[in-house]
Amino acid sequence: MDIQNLLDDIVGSIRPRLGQGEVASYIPQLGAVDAGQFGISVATGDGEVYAAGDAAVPFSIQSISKVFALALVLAGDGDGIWKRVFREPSGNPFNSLVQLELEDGIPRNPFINAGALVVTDRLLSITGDACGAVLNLLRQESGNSGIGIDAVVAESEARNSNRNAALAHFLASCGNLENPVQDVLDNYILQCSLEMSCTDLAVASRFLASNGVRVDGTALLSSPQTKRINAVMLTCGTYDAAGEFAYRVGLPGKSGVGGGIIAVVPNNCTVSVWSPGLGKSGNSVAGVAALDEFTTRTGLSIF
Ligand SMILES: NC(=O)CC[C@H](N)C(=O)O
Repeated sequence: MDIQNLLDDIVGSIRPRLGQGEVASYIPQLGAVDAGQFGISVATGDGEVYAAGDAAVPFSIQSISKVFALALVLAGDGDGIWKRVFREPSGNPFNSLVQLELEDGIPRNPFINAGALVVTDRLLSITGDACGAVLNLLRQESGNSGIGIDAVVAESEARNSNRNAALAHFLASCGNLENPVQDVLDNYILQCSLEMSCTDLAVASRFLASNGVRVDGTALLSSPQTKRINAVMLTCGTYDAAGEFAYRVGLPGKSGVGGGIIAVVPNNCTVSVWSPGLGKSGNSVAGVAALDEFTTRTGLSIF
């Protein structure tokens, strides 16, 4: 099947869904994004890139950054992080507080906010600049040195961070942070505020479809580590809708409240979609539908 024709087709068939769902509105900058936008990009392991719709428009990657932070922590010090974070689906919203207390300050997985705060804390200990490390990885892997932080989003996130601050303080009270709460929060907020396009994201994620091998041919992750990140993306990457995502798309995926999703076809390609309208679990409605159509029509799923 011709991938470019397929992506152009998906842009057409997804049109009636644009505007469905709710654009994230916990900060005004996300709430103001035009809900009628949709982009899709595919980056293959052998270096081809296909794009359609608004694939070149930069957007706030939000929780998609959690995948790259985890990759860097696994690359930096192996399996130690799993003593501090579980790897089970939470079945709860991404910013839930209740489970964390019931489970003594060990977050359910690295892709809900509590778990991501622990991962960012570890990355801060390893690198001294967690957000900078994520940014460097994204720039190097995408080849786009223009990727950066949306300062207005970051400032607004910081002013509306009471819930994440509560999670971080609770983690600290359980002895599950190594750095001061404010330093961890600052880095977490900055990594959520990174801005890039579908095409940049698909290309930057390619190591997840290439057994951990980076664009320069060196290994960021071993093949088993890459398998494990993809497995956790499948079971936890779309929060309390991970079962529905697996059912419809059949691929490891990670979403963000900016409306982006990355999905991985192991040993083949990455697919990145973006459309700002979110379903109730915080995943892009049109994005999930587009990935469903992509895997259903190509047969490119892990099942
Ligand atoms: N799911 C998300 O994308 C959440 C990211 C958001 N900045 C938060 O921390 O609440």
